Amino acid sequence: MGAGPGTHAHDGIAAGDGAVIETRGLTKRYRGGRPAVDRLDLAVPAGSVFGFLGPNGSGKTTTIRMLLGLIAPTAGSVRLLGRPMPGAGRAVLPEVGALIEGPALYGYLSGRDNLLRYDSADPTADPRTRTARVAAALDRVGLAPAAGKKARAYSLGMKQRLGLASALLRPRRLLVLDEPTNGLDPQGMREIRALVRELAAEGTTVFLSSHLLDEIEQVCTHVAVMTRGRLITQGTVAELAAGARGRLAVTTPDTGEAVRVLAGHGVTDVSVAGDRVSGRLPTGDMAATEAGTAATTGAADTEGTTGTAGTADGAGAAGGAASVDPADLNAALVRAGVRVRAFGVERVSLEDAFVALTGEGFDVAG
Ligand SMILES: Nc1ncnc2c1ncn2[C@@H]1O[C@H](COP(=O)(O)OP(=O)(O)OP(=O)(O)O)[C@@H](O)[C@H]1O
Repeated sequence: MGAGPGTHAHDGIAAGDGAVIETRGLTKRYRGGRPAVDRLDLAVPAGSVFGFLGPNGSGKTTTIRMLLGLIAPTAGSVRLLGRPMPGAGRAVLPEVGALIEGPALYGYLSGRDNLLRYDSADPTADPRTRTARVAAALDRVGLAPAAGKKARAYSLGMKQRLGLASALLRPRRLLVLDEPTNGLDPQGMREIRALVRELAAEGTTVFLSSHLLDEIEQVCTHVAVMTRGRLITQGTVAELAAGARGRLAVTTPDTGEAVRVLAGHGVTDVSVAGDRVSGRLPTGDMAATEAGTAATTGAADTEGTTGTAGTADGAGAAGGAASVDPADLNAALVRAGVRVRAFGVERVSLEDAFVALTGEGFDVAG
């Protein structure tokens, strides 16, 4: 969608089938309270840029800590790169780069020395290539010119990039990034997002948490949506948007008749502005209400304004209103003598999809 990486196959989420991260019934209950993470079934396909979306406090960080074996689940299981965690941590974690809750940095050391020190603490890292790998990682995140500066003089964005560099000291199969753009200015956000796209294009699976819908829309191929510890849905970004109702726009000199025909075919919220009639397409309810079933929808084209609406098979499986093929609406308009100058279905934003899914607003500005 939009600037999202379109080169990735829209592979659905088949649990266990090439999943780089897989959780079953993953639950964390801190002392006393309701579960911070509640029976989470997550399946992150290899090669995806997987957005883990949810408002603050929805359980994202807690989940990530369990994925990496940093805290023990109350119940359920985690497989990382196909191996059980935390048991296989020693074998698996060297292939996983992680950035959680801001990197731990030594302010009195330079950026370069921080990375040298970090790498030295890794018994599986090759000391002979250390200097070169550190230089490459600094270069990668654009910190080479500031490599000799003390870390305490770094801006927040530079610290964040240094943290990313530490995750990039060796090739990784998986990167786990907890709110990687949190606290950054727009330029810093753009840089991190560009880097994520670049890494993904090289074949690294990226799992990143965010409370920013537009961020997920810009960089992710897949998304899982969390609220209050529960997973609401997961699937490709396109599928999620396709499950929400699209808006239809018809340009015609015969607006009155067009309104009548469209309303008669189930289009709701019809409005007229000049020679443009728009309204909400009737589609099935959201594709999925339970984890994992979003992937049952077929490929859906929601790009641009002229594509057909995502009338994917199974989209109406959850019940609710029947979906309508926009082609039939166009035919009905023409049959009724409405002269159609332009006819299109606007793409649905992830925000629309989220609101449709949860019935809640979402603080897109963070
Ligand atoms: N160590 C802890 N002890 C007790 N409760 C905790 C602890 N860590 C998190 N929680 C609670 O668990 C819930 C989920 O928090 P978590 O940090 O996982 O959410 P999040 O989605 O990552 O949000 P944020 O972006 O604000 O970190 C919250 O209600 C939080 O208060």
